[in-house]
Amino acid sequence: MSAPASLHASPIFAVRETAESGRGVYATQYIPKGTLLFETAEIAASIVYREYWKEVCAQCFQYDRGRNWKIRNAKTGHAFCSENCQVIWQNDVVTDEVASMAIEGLGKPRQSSSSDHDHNPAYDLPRPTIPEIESAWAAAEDTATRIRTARSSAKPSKPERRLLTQILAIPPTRDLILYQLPALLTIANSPSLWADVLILESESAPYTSPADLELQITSYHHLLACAPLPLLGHITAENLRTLAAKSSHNVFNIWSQDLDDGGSGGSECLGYGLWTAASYWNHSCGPNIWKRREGRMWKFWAERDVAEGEALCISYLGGDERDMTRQERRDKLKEHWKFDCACSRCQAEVS
Ligand SMILES: C[S@@+](CC[C@H](N)C(=O)[O-])C[C@H]1O[C@@H](n2cnc3c(N)ncnc32)[C@H](O)[C@@H]1O
Repeated sequence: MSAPASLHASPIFAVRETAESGRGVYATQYIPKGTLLFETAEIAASIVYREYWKEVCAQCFQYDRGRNWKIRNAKTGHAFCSENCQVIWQNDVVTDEVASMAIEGLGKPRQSSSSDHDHNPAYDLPRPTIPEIESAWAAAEDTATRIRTARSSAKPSKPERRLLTQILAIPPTRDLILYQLPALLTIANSPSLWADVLILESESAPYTSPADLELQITSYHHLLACAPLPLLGHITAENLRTLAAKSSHNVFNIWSQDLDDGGSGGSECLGYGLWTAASYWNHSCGPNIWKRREGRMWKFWAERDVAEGEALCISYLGGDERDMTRQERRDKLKEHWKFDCACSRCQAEVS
């Protein structure tokens, strides 16, 4: 059964198919409370929201109560908490070069605009259906083909240059593009990590509103128009749609204080990331696994003694499940993750 190799390697748990929750993680032996079960730092794509770049280390995501980090990458503007983090980040020269080129292509942030992820009334409309999604992406392909032709020609014609100018004049959603860019680099440079993305659970209708779908298509055209040429072949509707479908239920938010760690009050969401091997823990309203992010690393511990054969589950509600009624928990899980919770606590409470 498919799951990343690092998960299959564990002697104390195994990933198995469940009756009601897709794949899940199960204890293959008794696990004492406090055992560190798993850790992973492998990220297929991540974004620190642009507004936090000065305050969040681009490498380890460290955040110090809003203080600006002094060490900067002159080309991209990313900030680092230490020279060591800067060196690790910049060692991947391709990433550095490509990121700076694409960021230059994106232009300066719009001064007047609020954050890309601020509330926008257009986002309150109903989620696009699968036929609407198919037809929007099919309609986007004609423009995409024309952009590809313009980018590939050694001497673009006047209409081709005009097309590129028009596309780049549409304000892009910088945070979305800056999430898609590392995913494209994963596709280009780490095929095995992208293979792990492909086996994650998918959401067939991942766009939260018609405006969200439109922004994804704008980003597709924008990336085609400004990304470095070696990446062009990877910028396909299929890859961007896969990224959206896989990210929908699998990303972890990057909080200023980790919620499982008692920091729920006043914690800010600084961005999010797709840690592929961390995406196999199902939710339980009575979790037995406790998680915390340490830098780029997600770590998972046993919160109590666990018997052999028990399902190993985290809480998607970040500790809030303790104060919520069964109905409140189920409503929140349905609203945010679109599933009917099948956990043992919900089943026990109904009976
Ligand atoms: C991060 S994935 C967890 C791994 C997933 N089960 C798989 O097969 O890849 C989250 C998804 O797992 C399923 N899931 C997790 N916890 C669940 C639960 N308590 N009840 C029902 N489905 C659950 C939902 O479909 C949810 O969108």
